[in-house]
Amino acid sequence: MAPKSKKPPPKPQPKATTTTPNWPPLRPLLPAADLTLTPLLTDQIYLIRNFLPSTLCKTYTSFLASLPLTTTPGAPKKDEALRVNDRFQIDDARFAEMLWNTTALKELITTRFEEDEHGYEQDHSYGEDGTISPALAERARQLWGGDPLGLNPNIRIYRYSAGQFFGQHYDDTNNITLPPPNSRSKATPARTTWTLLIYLTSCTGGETVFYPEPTRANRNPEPITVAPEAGMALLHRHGDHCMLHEGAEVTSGEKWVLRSDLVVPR
Ligand SMILES: O=C(O)CCC(=O)C(=O)O
Ligand SMILES: [Fe+2]
Repeated sequence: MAPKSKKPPPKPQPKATTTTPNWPPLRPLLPAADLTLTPLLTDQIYLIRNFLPSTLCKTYTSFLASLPLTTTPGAPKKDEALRVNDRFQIDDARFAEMLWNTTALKELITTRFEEDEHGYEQDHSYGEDGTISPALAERARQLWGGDPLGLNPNIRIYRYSAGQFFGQHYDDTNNITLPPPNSRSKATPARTTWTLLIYLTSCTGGETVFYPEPTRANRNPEPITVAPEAGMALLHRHGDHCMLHEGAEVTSGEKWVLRSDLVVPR
């Protein structure tokens, strides 16, 4: 019998050494009081218009264009959506923290998620001291899949030029570990429950399109289409209850997106 050929030992892989970007400050911003988290489809898709003002979006896109973006290969791995865009990915817990705390996101998600466009909350009341009522806290847990802790440090930047797109897919929940905020605290086991997309430009085409499941009552539901708008944030539920969605082909201009996820305790 021929001797088994011995595989050479694996070569040590060089460690990825992408340095964290020197993100421009998140200024100017609109105060949370001027913004609303608006349901597009209750329990599934929410929008925050003017989440980042257009001046800040311009600062960001010119900064992001200086990062080493790589074009994703056209041939996806098994179970992966066909996507063609230029991307940059970095684990940056400090930036994720900054996006959560210095913008209106934390306040909108934790206390102002059931307001209508006039700022009136719908069913629940706040406690007398301004804290949220137990009913509202319970509704928040139900909606977000737990008590929101912050954003996924896994920050992804996408640039789609004309002809580029992200094919139909579902987004998965991921188990992550949030690093300790200081040397005296511990890391927190967490999981992602909602996708956060922040559009930094408007463009032609490039809509994020959601496909509702057909039901007996409606066998052919209309897709829900979101046209990118500079500075608008979109949140959609992911994991087991994720809707099938895609990033449609950009036909002119450039679509820039910053992606992270909402994170809850695991
Ligand atoms: O770019 C888009 O509109 C969609 C992006 C997306 O689906 C994703 O990041 O998972
Ligand atoms: Fe997605």
